[in-house]
Parts: sequence; structure tokens; C-alpha cells
Amino acid sequence: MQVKCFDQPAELDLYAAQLFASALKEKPESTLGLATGSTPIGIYEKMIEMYENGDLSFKYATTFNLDEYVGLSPDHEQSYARFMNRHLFDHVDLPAGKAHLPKGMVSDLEAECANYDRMLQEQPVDIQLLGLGHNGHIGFNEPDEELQGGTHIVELEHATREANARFFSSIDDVPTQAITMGVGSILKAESILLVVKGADKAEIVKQALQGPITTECPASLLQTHKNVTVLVDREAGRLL
Ligand SMILES: N[C@@H]1[C@@H](O)[C@H](O)[C@@H](COP(=O)(O)O)O[C@@H]1O
Repeated sequence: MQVKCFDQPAELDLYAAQLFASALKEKPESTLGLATGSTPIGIYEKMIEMYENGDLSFKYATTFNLDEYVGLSPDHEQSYARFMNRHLFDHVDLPAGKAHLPKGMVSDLEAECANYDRMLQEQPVDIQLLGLGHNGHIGFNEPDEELQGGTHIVELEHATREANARFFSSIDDVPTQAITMGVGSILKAESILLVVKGADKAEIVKQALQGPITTECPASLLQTHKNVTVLVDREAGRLL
């Protein structure tokens, strides 16, 4: 596991965007695993800049997002589908139909999970971008006695809903469930880029990288992967 610490969040964003640009240059038809949350927004901004300057193209790429809220339609303001359009897809040359997110509004959620896993098996992720939840979640894999390997439905922890309530009018509007890629699917990626910013994540990133490998901190399972790069800003990395 390689850990890189950046003085300025913007330097981190540029470094991460450049890693994706290099991956796409080397293999234009790469499958990219993408994440939502506030952490990757700056990275997506750099990717858009690079695309506009002709330094990055998604023309032959495929993307899979980690997760989606159950019960929000793709055009709901706070759906992750809408987030991805707003922060990346609407601004770059990724062909329509090549961006995949789990569908949180289908009647048969179990079939959707199986379908997502089947697509991931057919197009394995080359490089997976990950943020980190305050409780150590990755995607929406919440701490638990057991974790599930494949795509599945999760009950969101109150703390996770509280953390995400800032994007909704009130916590009551935050969905109680999500559909997420499992930790097993995440660990199948060829390479993983974990990005962590802010003083409030310093404790959990230390636990994830240097603490015991435990399902009670899903991100700690990343310690078992052969090709993980962790990018932290100075505040998040201060205990490492
Ligand atoms: N499901 C997402 C995660 O994929 C994200 O990494 C995490 C941290 O979000 P943020 O980057 O806003 O702190 O929480 C959300 O709930």
C-alpha cells in the first residue's frame, strides 16, 4: 500500500486526475470505478479541465459507480446518478450507455444487484476510486459483524444518514437504504485509489490503514489488496 500526503487538496485532486488520465492513455477502453461524496468532486473538476485541454478522453471507457440510494429516481436532485451527471458525465466525452450506476428505483432490487454483478464480472474494474465514510464505510458497506461480497441492499446507519443530510432538506428525506457494490467486488479491481480529505477523517483513515483488518471498519479490508494507493491531505494524514 502506497500512501501519499499532499499539502494542498488541489494538488491531491490533480494527482488523482492524472492517474486516471494515464490509465486511460495506456488503455483507452479501461473500466473505471467511480465514487460520489464531496471528496471526489475536486478530482472530477480536474478531469474535466484535462478533458477540455485534450489531455484526457473517456471516449472508449466504461464506468461503474459504487452505489445509489434506494427509492430515488435517477433524476432526483440528490440521486448519485444526478450527482455524476452534474460533476462529471455532462462535461466529458463518455458515450451515453457506458456509465453504469446501480438502479435504486426498480421493483426487483435483488435482480438489479445480480445484474450489476454480472456486468462487473464481464467488465472488471481497472481502477477504482474510493472515498471513506466517517465510520470506515466504503461505497455504502457499513461496519458490521459480516460483510457481503457482491452488490446488495444495505440499511444505512443513522450516522451515515446524518452525514449525508447536508445534501437534503432534512434528515427525514435521506433514504434509509442503499444499493452498493460489496467489498468483495471492490477488492476485485486491478488497482484502487482511496482518497481522504479533512481533519474529521484523520482517526478513521489511521484505523483503516494501520488498525486491525476487521469488518467493523470495512476500509481496513483494503489492507489485503495488492495495489492500493491512498491519497490524503495534510489534515486527514496527520496521524499516519
Ligand atoms: N456512499 C458515499 C461514499 O461512497 C463516500 O465515500 C462517503 C464519504 O463522503 P464524503 O466524501 O462526502 O465525506 O460517504 C457517502 O455516503
